[in-house]
Amino acid sequence: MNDYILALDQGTSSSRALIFDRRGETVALAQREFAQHYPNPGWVEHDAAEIWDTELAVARECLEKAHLAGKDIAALAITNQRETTVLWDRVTGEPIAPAIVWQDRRTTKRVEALEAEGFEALVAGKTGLRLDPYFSATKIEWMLDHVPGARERAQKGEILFGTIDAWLIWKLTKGSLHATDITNASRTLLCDLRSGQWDDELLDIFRIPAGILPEIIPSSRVAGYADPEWFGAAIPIAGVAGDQQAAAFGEACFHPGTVKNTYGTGGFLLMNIGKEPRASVSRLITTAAYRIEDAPASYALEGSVFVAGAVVQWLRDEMGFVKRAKDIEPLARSVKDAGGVYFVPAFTGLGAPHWDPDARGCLIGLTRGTTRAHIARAALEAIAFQSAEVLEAMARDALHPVRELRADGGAAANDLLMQFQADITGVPVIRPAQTETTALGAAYLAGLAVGFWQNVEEIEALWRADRVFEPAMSADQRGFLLNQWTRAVGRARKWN
Ligand SMILES: Nc1ncnc2c1ncn2[C@@H]1O[C@H](COP(=O)(O)OP(=O)(O)O)[C@@H](O)[C@H]1O
Ligand SMILES: O=P(O)(O)OC[C@H](O)CO
Repeated sequence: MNDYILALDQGTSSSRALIFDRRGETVALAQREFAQHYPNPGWVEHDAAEIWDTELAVARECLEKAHLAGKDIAALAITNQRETTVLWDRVTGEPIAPAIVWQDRRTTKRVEALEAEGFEALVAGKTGLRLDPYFSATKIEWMLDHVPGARERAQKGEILFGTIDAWLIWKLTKGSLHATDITNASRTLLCDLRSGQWDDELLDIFRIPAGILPEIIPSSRVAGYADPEWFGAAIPIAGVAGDQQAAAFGEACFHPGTVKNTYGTGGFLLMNIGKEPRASVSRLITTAAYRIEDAPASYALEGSVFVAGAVVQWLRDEMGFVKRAKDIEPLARSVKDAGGVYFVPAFTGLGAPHWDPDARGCLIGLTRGTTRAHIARAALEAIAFQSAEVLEAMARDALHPVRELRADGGAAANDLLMQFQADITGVPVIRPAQTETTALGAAYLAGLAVGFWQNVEEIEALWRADRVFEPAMSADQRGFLLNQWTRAVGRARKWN
């Protein structure tokens, strides 16, 4: 009996692999960080070959740790950092250039030109997204225009494009499958959200030849098999989803109105809005949440906060405030509040709901009495303030009342942050017992496709809360702090 699912979780800062049992419990976990490259201001690159090497290594390590072999695995799941763009040679399977990461801002000018040409409404109407350098389309275009010979080779069918899911699928199947799932496709600016297919008009606007694109597949279906060379057996690849959609699935956000926030490098709030891809009226985006086999897709409203846990990383690595990310909590707790300090960590511009690629980080309210502890506390509060702005926008969309916020990701371990999040939104924040929701969500999608789990009701029954953080701040205090935050954001905007 194959009693386990192996999930590959390819994140922005590390490659991970996890094995889950039928109760959704983690049996083994392996993780490796890989190099981040910042060759120019605002640029962020990864080496796609290193991504594949580290992902394969952690998957094998995970099997070893669990004393399992490929034949014990019922299905393989893939979940990944989204939008990050890889172009590779169809024959050699080698990347033709460094992968351009979702955080990369190099195409800001091109996006402004497209806006000036009046494409914003058309693009948003079809894709549910916004014209922003965040998404894949202008990254693909940039590579085709800047890597010598790339555009000609792409026209001749020699080059393939994929987000990280497609890249891993291609590698796992040794080039027999060039496919991406609908949740990843819906992040490219090239996919019509209603039809779930690539759109010719969008391809024309972004000057992208159709021949480089992968086939779009559901998030839950046996799409192909990992070659036996990798794990000693041909394992079905049965679940694929972008990491934020996978986390929403792992948090059992199956009903319209359920919302989760994943506090990783960035912060990503997704609200399930059901089977109709309605547009946001408050500067959020609409995205595919999941599609199981041939059933209609479910959609979500999303607000992406570009810098969340990354602000803690920055205080650790660049400022030397702490040795480990978790040390930020005792440091921040050593003062009773942020002492009037506000920290807008707009290192790579601001995402939802501001969408300002030219915003830059700003620390304001400093006095002679300001200490590292105040700044640490302001950094944690900034993660919560940014998430609160998104939640407020979701409430303004008024599709569904927000009753609770399900929290996961590395920084959700921070109790001070969780409590401040509840205080500043006035909504209970619930941390689940199983916090590996991203990998788990992908595992659920894979398990559903192979009959490991029968239906979403069975999965919903597995979800358990660890702790509920109830709002405890007065409405006056909340209003004051939110107002100060808004003023601070005003100082950070349009700086570049
Ligand atoms: N206790 C903590 N308090 C605040 N931030 C934390 C804590 N632990 C980890 N982080 C932050 O969370 C992020 C890692 O979370 P993770 O979910 O693994 O991210 P990703 O999937 O984006 O790589 C890092 O940016 C780190 O700084
Ligand atoms: O790698 P993460 O967890 O920070 O997620 C990145 C997102 O998918 C980018 O859209």
